[in-house]
Amino acid sequence: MDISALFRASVPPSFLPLQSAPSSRSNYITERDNSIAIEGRNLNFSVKTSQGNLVPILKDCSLSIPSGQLWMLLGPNGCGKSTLLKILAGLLKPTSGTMSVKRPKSFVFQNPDHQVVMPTVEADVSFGLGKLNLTEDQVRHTVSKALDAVGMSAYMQRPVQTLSGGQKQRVAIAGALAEACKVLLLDELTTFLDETDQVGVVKAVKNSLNASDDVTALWVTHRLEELEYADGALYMENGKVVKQGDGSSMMNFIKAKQSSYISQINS
Ligand SMILES: Nc1ncnc2c1ncn2[C@@H]1O[C@H](COP(=O)(O)OP(=O)(O)OP(=O)(O)O)[C@@H](O)[C@H]1O
Repeated sequence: MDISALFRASVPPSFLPLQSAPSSRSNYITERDNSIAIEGRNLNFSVKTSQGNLVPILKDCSLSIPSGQLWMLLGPNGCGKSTLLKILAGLLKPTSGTMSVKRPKSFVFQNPDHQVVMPTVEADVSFGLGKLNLTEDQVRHTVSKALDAVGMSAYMQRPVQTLSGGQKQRVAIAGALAEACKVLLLDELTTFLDETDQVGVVKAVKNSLNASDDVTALWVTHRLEELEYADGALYMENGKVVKQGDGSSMMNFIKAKQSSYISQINS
């Protein structure tokens, strides 16, 4: 993992992943099928509590996401969405299972203040480009193209502390795009944002996928209305994906689940 990815993605201290090396059943396959950007099969993950007990979090979790699309990951609180995302990002190691995620991949956190780390927008977006031996002009061009993709090119010289939460999220996404990332893993980006910023960020992700070559995004969310922007969605329950499909069929599936839950508690 490169330094900028570490900056943008660190493992929360509450997690105590198993320290043992992945078992022989764990394989890390790269780009097996070019039309699939993210694939996981029978992923399992457990954590050790402070009392030393093993708690299974992911249980034979499988998923498959086509390249170049925006997919959403939904499910009730605590079903394992963030854990799955961190496993796909390589921040946590599955205890067993196989996975394949196109590279470079980038993880963007829900708290906008945790990922925009440099004093200005331009400096932040160019942060990860140092390793690429680009000329100043090439860096400026790459940064400007990435900011353009997220609708932030007018903010190039702005100090980051003057940006709204949604603008910071978009700068973080531009940083990932500037590094030519192929997979964006986005963890509840709209949680801390007001309604205008929420829509701005999801639209920016959608536009950036349209403007970029073959970038895929997986977006964890609780907001059903965001499904409108998705090419597809996954629904998790109790540590595994129980259904995946296109945005509108998944919207119907989740609404039906919610109605049946409401009928149950009212009966
Ligand atoms: N260190 C830990 N020890 C015990 N349980 C843990 C630990 N870390 C996470 N968990 C549990 O793992 C489960 C999945 O957590 P995760 O954050 O992946 O869920 P989530 O679907 O993203 O939840 P939310 O929608 O609330 O953000 C939760 O029940 C959580 O309490």
